[in-house]
Amino acid sequence: MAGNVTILVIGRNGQLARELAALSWPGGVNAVFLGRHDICLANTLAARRQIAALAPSAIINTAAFSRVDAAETAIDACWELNARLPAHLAGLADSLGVPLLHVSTDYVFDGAAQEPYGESATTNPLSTYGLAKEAGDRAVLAATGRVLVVRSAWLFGWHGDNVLTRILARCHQLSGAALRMVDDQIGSPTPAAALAGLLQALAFELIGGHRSLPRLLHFAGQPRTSWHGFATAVLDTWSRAGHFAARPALAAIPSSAYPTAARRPAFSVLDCRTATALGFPPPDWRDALDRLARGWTERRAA
Ligand SMILES: NC(=O)C1=CN([C@@H]2O[C@H](COP(=O)(O)OP(=O)(O)OC[C@H]3O[C@@H](n4cnc5c(N)ncnc54)[C@H](OP(=O)(O)O)[C@@H]3O)[C@@H](O)[C@H]2O)C=CC1
Ligand SMILES: Cc1cn([C@H]2C[C@H](O)[C@@H](COP(=O)(O)OP(=O)(O)O[C@H]3O[C@@H](C)C(=O)[C@@H](O)[C@H]3O)O2)c(=O)[nH]c1=O
Repeated sequence: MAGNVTILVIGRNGQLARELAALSWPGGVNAVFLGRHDICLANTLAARRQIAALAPSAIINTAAFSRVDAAETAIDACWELNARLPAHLAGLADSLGVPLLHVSTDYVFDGAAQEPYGESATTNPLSTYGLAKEAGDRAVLAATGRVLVVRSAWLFGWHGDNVLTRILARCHQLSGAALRMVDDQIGSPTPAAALAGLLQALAFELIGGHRSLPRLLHFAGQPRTSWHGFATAVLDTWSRAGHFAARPALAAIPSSAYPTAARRPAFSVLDCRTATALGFPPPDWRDALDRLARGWTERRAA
């Protein structure tokens, strides 16, 4: 990348923001991360001045209210972060003449489909989180500037509270009982590091402007599986890596046996053919699990 370039990432300590920070950034590229204590996004005027002063060449928005069940009661906070903030950022990026990359979710779909959801599939969220994210997507896509909404799913990795860390935490609380995981929700687990790599590559492409990109892109891991299928792979991989003295037992249960505040789609596999055609094929999440298992104890202790 020629010259000095600043890529502004909204978010600092979140799962995806930390994966973006861990990437290797080419010389001349300055990645700046602004978390909730670094910028007051609700103060639109001050936020605009602060962002303009950084003169970014692209903005990547990773900020979100991502606690799906908590969103059912924290409705205002969820809408503020997932719907109003992206709308505001899209307007701001447009006024600065820079591209905005925004991240969205498979939970914008209702799960009634039999085939993977492509970018043109109809959305119909079942939860407050999904509804607010869908509104955010629509606002960003309606903006006049250069925007790219990347929908992904079931992120996991080193950092924060994610589906992998939740499963491992549960394993330590079982005291001999089986880990119960629903097997009637099917989706696309995605290594957060792979999504971070994609966002970096897309940011460079948008800045370079050498080829036209879609405004909405699906990117998720493969193969499809259930939460129970994912947990099985986690336990297998962690056992092989020697992390368990005894492999915890695992039981498949229906969603009805695991009541949650938010409804989740029964099927939310994303069709990633557009991303593949652009040179970004879906990562195999089983390979990522292997890599994570090998370095887990050292990295999590660090
Ligand atoms: N997790 C998943 O499985 C999936 C996530 N996504 C989407 O990916 C994106 C990143 O998710 P992920 O990294 O997992 O989410 P996290 O919950 O790990 O991170 C959320 C980010 O939002 C920021 N944030 C939270 N509250 C505020 C606030 N009040 N003001 C400003 N910033 C705030 C946090 O800031 P700070 O850095 O200060 O903590 C943090 O960086 C989101 O858009 C999410 O919807 C899509 C599919 C799956
Ligand atoms: C922790 C746990 C969950 N479950 C069930 C509950 C639920 O139906 C399903 C998923 O649970 P979780 O709450 O861990 O995952 P959830 O927060 O729904 O994950 C989602 O997060 C948001 C941010 C996204 O955008 C989605 O792509 C997706 O990754 O698994 C079990 O059956 N057993 C368990 O031990």
